[in-house]
Amino acid sequence: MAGVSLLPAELLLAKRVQDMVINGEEPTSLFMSRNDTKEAQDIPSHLSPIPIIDLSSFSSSTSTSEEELQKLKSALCSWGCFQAIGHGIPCAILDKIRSVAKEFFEQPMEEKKKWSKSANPEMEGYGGDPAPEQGQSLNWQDRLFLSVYPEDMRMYKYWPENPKSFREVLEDYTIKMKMVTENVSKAMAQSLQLEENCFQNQLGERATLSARFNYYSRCHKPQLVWGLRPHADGSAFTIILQDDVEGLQVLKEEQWFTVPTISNALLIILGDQMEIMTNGMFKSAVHRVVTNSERDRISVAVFYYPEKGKEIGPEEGLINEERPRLFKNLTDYGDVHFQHYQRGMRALHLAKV
Ligand SMILES: O=C(O)CCC(=O)C(=O)O
Ligand SMILES: [Fe+2]
Repeated sequence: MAGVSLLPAELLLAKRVQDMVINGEEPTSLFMSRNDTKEAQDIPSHLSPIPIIDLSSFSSSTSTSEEELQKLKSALCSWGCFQAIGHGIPCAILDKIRSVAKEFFEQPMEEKKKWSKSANPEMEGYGGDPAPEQGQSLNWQDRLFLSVYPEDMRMYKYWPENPKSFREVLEDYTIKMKMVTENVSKAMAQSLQLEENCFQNQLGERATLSARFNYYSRCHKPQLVWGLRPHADGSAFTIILQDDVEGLQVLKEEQWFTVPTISNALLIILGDQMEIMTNGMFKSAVHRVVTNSERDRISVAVFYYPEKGKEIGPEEGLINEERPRLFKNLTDYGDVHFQHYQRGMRALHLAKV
């Protein structure tokens, strides 16, 4: 946006959106970039046909029906996302992670600040998005970002000690998320008639998981302010747990579909690296979060990335005469993805041959 100047990073990091709301402050121009006039219409959640897929039908003990595999493939080719049910995670565990997230953000600022990220552009810890580049607006959001897997990559200095059960609950949730990444990666491979471990092999034994707890405070100017600006993730895929407040929207054929909140579902959303590995068969879904003036919203996003330094590229089985290779092999795509996100751009074109 022309004419918008940025505050120094320290000032931005010192000021949390949640505090602004509590103090009755209005969003400043730094937060305002939403302008829907030229844009496609939003589709409300009750009219959003985002596919719902029962992952229990892909468990290794039963033979998966062709129909289920087709349904998964079609969801990922056309939407780049689906709502996963039957994922094997007890509701109590989903409720626990939502509840420690809520308790964490509802604490006084002095407590939360103990876990603040130290310096821009450091990612881990409590704070806002790293200050974006000149001209990019800020998200109406606070977050807590933590590496959770492999275990030796955890930086416990950023893991809250309050609420008391936070660490234990996140450790349990990580184990469950690891299981979901394995099951989903296998099912995706099968749906494309590939060897079931192919994506996991590409991502490496030390493929990483990081958890981002997002807190979107209510906002008096929802028509002007993004909870999270439109973007595609740089991950292979991301697993999103929502609470009961809507806000997440997915782009398909120039329409923004609101993702329904289903209490026991996990939204699996593909990132650019899965589009690359499937040679463009599966789509990385562009998504955004809108704000509302009534209620605060919390989500927990777990990002599944390749191991640092591991080369990934299109599966050989998906390259042929009709579908020539669309993408190069590359390493650490997440870094270039992030630099582009900071400038309000996508990076996927850089991966094209
Ligand atoms: O809050 C959400 O539902 C989505 C979060 C998201 O897209 C992200 O953290 O990348
Ligand atoms: Fe995202």
